[in-house]
Amino acid sequence: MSGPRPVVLSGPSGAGKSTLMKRLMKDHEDVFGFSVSHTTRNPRPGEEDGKDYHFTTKEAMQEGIDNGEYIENAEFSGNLYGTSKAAIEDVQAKNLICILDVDIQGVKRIKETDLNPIYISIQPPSMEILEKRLRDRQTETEESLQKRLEAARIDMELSNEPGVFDVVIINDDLERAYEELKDILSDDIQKVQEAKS
Ligand SMILES: Nc1ncnc2c1ncn2[C@@H]1O[C@H](COP(=O)(O)OP(=O)(O)OP(=O)(O)O)[C@@H](O)[C@H]1O
Ligand SMILES: Nc1nc2c(ncn2[C@@H]2O[C@H](COP(=O)(O)O)[C@@H](O)[C@H]2O)c(=O)[nH]1
Repeated sequence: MSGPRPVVLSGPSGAGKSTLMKRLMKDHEDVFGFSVSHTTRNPRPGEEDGKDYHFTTKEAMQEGIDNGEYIENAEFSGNLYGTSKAAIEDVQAKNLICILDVDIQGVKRIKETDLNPIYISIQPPSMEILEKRLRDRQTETEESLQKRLEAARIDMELSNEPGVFDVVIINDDLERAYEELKDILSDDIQKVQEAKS
């Protein structure tokens, strides 16, 4: 795969990946492109098909997986999620830094490919704060919330293993976490901006 080095953002559901990523993309127009994943979960209010996700069915997604259309896929909280090869190629064709938002299973699978991204884990300051953020977001049923908290416990353990992530950012204060993320990517951002000027 070619173009600027991709960025994988991972970490528990509710840790703040989308919040940080959306801000990064808004502040750096024409630098980043989001790898739009496929999922079988239902859209949340405000989510757009083709922009936030490609919302699909289990059957259609399984067919794509069987046909080798995905670089990785995983089951998370009872739904399928996956990164298609096309999603990454779309971004790389524009010479943008491709950002992938995937769970820890996705991280492990991407490590088996030749994508060679920077791996960044976004972690919450504590389980209690994570639970509060997820509850306040009002996107989950009690059942899906509990599944996400269980997955979060596993994620928080695995992300501390040496060598899994290049950087772990604790998203306590949003401003500080955002500055840290920007700093980590500043050389890559500059390279893309220079190539475009
Ligand atoms: N530093 C922070 N302080 C307080 N609230 C935050 C902070 N960062 C994010 N939030 C809030 O926490 C909630 C979860 O954030 P977000 O949706 O970005 O998480 P996520 O990691 O992308 O979750 P998912 O993996 O489920 O998509 C949102 O309501 C967001 O506004
Ligand atoms: N392995 C993959 N994980 C993905 C992908 N797209 C998103 N995700 C992860 O799923 C959970 C839940 O997301 P949500 O939007 O339902 O809250 C979260 O951890 C994401 O990082 C993917 O393509 N592959």
